Amino acid sequence: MIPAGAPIVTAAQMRAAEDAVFRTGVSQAALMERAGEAVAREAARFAMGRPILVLAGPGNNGGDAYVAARLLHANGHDVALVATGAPKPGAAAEMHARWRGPTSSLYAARPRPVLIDGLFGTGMARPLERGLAAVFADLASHADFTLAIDLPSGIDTDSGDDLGAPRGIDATVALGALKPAHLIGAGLERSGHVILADIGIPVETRSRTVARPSLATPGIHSHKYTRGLVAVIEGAMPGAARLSARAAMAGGAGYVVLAGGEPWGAGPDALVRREVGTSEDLAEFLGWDRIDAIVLGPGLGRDRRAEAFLRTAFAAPKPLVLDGDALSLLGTGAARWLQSRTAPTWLTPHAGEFDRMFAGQGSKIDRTLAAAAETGATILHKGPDTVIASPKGDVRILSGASPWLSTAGTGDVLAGILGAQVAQGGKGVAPAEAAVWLHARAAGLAGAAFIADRLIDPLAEAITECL
Ligand SMILES: NC(=O)C1=CN([C@@H]2O[C@H](COP(=O)(O)OP(=O)(O)OC[C@H]3O[C@@H](n4cnc5c(N)ncnc54)[C@H](OP(=O)(O)O)[C@@H]3O)[C@@H](O)[C@H]2O)[C@H](O)CC1
Ligand SMILES: [K+]
Repeated sequence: MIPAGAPIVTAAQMRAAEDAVFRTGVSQAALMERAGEAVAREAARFAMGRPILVLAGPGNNGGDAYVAARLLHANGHDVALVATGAPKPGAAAEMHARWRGPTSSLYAARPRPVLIDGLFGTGMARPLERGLAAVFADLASHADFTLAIDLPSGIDTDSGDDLGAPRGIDATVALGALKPAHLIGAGLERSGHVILADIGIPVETRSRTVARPSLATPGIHSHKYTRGLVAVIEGAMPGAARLSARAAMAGGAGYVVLAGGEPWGAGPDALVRREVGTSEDLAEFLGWDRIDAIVLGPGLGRDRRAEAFLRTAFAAPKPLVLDGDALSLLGTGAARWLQSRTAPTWLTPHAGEFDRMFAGQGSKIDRTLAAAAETGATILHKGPDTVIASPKGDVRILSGASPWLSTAGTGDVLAGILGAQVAQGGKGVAPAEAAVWLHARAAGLAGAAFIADRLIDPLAEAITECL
C-alpha cells in the first residue's frame, strides 16, 4: 500500500529539508523524538503485545530506534535493544543515553516476534557488510512482523537498488516524505506496506505518487465532440488497436475513430471506422480539425507502411500518444524524430522499449526524466513501478498495481485511456497520471487472472470514483 499524492524526495533533498527545519530553531533531538514517536506508534499497533527486538545502527536511523525503544518500553511493551556499536556523537548518542535498558550486541541477538529495523536509513552509502546482512536477515526471517524505520536497511535511498536488504520486511514508516527507495527497484518489493509519517518537515518537490484524478461530469451542453475525439491508427495486428480504441471510448472520449487498412473487425457499434490504405489517406484523415488526439503504435507493425504511418502522424499538428511498435520504429532516434513535432507527445514504453530507445544512467526516475528532457515528450515508463516524467521535470510514480496486469494487451488499453485523457485537453503529466490511475484501478476491480479485454468494463466504475 503506497500513500497517494505523497511527496517523494531524495536523500539530499530530505537532508536539505531537515536543515531548513533546524534553521527555525528545532533541534535534531526534537526531530528525532518526533520520528521515534511515529515509529513507536506504528510498532505498538502491529506488535499487539508481542515481545519486540529493536536494532539500532550507528547514525540517526539508530537514534530514531533508541527513541522508539524507550517509548515502547515506557508504554509497557517488552523491548530488547541491540546495536551495531556506539552511536555517533550528537542526537543519536543523546537518545541512546535516554534509553535506560541494556544495549546488547546485535551479533548476540536472539530472534523475537516483532523486529524494528533502525540500522540504516537515508545514510545508506554502500552494501551492508555480509555478517551484518546475515544477522539482520536471520532475525527478520524469524520475526512474525518486521517494521523498518524510514527505509529498509540495505536499500539505496535514491535508486531503490538492493544493498543487502533482507526479504520479509512487512512495513516501513517513511519519515517526513517518501523516498524513491519506497517506490522503485528492489526497494518497492522490500519496503512492504509503506506508512508516511508527518514529522513536521515541509518538503519542496516536483515528484509525487500518482493520486486519484478529479474528473468532470460532462456539462449539459456537452456533445461527442466536446468530450474529445480520439483517432486510433490500426496496423498489422488490428486486435491491439481495437483494444486501444475501446479503451479510449470507455476511458472518457466522446468519439473514437479506428482508422486503418481494414478497420472493420469486431468491436462496439459506437466505434466509428475509417479506411485509410495509404499514408496520403491517413494524412487527409488526420487533417480533420475535429481530431483532438492520435494514438499510434498498438499493433502497428514495423513494415514500410507502418513507418510511413508514423511519419504521417508525426507531421500532424495534433497531440500524439506513441506506444508499442511506434516506439520500436523510433528506436534510438526518438529525440531526433520528436524535435520535428509541434504538438505535444506522450511515449508509453515498457522497460524493454525504454532501454532500447534511451541509454541513460542512474535510477529509473533519473533516466525517465532525462528521456523526457531529451525528447521534449512526456514519458510514461511502465513497470511494477510506473514512472511518469515531463520535460519540465514533473514526476509521478504509481507502484504496486495489480501483478495480473502482466498479460498481453494491457499496454494497448493504457494507451487508449491516455488518448482519451489527452483528447480532453490534458497537458504534461496530468493525463498520464489520470490514465495510469484509471488503468490500475480497473485492474483492481477486474480481480485476478483477467485478460486485457476485461479491463474495459471496470473503467466506468473507476471513472465514477473520480467524479
Ligand atoms: N527524515 C527526517 O526528517 C529525519 C530523519 N532522521 C533519521 O536519520 C536517518 C539518516 O541518518 P544518518 O545518520 O544520516 O544515516 P544512517 O543512520 O542511515 O546511517 C548512519 C551511518 O552509517 C554509515 N553507513 C552507511 N552505509 C553503511 C553500511 N552499509 N555499513 C555500515 N555503515 C554504513 C554512514 O556513515 P559512514 O561515515 O560510515 O559512511 C552513515 O552516516 C534517516 O533515515 C532517519 O531515520 C532523523 O532522526 C529524524 C528526522
Ligand atoms: K532502517
